[in-house]
Amino acid sequence: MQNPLFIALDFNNRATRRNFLAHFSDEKLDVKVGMELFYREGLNVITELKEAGHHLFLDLKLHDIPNTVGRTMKVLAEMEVDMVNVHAAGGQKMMEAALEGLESGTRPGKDRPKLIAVTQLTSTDEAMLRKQLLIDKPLDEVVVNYSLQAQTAGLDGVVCSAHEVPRIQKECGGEFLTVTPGIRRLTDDAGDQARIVSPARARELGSWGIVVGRSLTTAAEPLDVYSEMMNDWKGVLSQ
Ligand SMILES: O=C(O)c1cc(=O)[nH]c(=O)n1[C@@H]1O[C@H](COP(=O)(O)O)[C@@H](O)[C@H]1O
Repeated sequence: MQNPLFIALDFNNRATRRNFLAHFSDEKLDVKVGMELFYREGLNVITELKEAGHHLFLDLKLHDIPNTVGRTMKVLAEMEVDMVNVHAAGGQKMMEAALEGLESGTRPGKDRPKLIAVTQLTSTDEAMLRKQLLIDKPLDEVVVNYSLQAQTAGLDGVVCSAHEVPRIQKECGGEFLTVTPGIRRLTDDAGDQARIVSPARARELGSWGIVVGRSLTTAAEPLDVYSEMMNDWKGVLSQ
């Protein structure tokens, strides 16, 4: 995967998910399966998407005691997806256990799925951080702190908003992966996202990969919007 634009397949049933993907014909995509679709379809959706040749980010955001997360990661590794994630708020020991579990479940000769940690959700803003989570530090400082902990635990990168990418790269280096949801075209509704940018702005800020959900999943012509956002992400000038 190189600078992926992950399509968040946030659907609640197989038929809708298949109808959506039919717009893309045989194109090999970078797709994200989150809780909604995985809890509905289970292993079947993983098998089907892999057989179709898509790269797969299984976004289950594990957050539990280290033993539970480690054991669960072993199971996820056996699904042979490309990327999985945890919540950094679970702590460094939990992240280390996640990595160990993932390594122990990776079959010989296969690549270990990349492991990234969610720092602060892109739906969180600084007011929520202060008032609800009782964290007084600036949001980008909190995100950088989580990123450093994830890096120390041996993870491949983090999920954050594109706004925080320059600071994370400064502290963790350019090789550390930054996957950034909260992506919108200028004309799109932000919905529940608090920290949003356009694909082009995410590129300028240095995001390694972006995640796009509703801009595509609710579009009448998903392929057209995908092409537009992909061009924006890759920096292709519009005619
Ligand atoms: O881990 C994620 O993918 C994630 C982390 C985060 O901080 N914010 C976030 O929006 N996401 C996911 O990214 C997708 C964003 O969807 P849209 O807001 O519809 O583009 C959803 O599937 C979210 O679950």
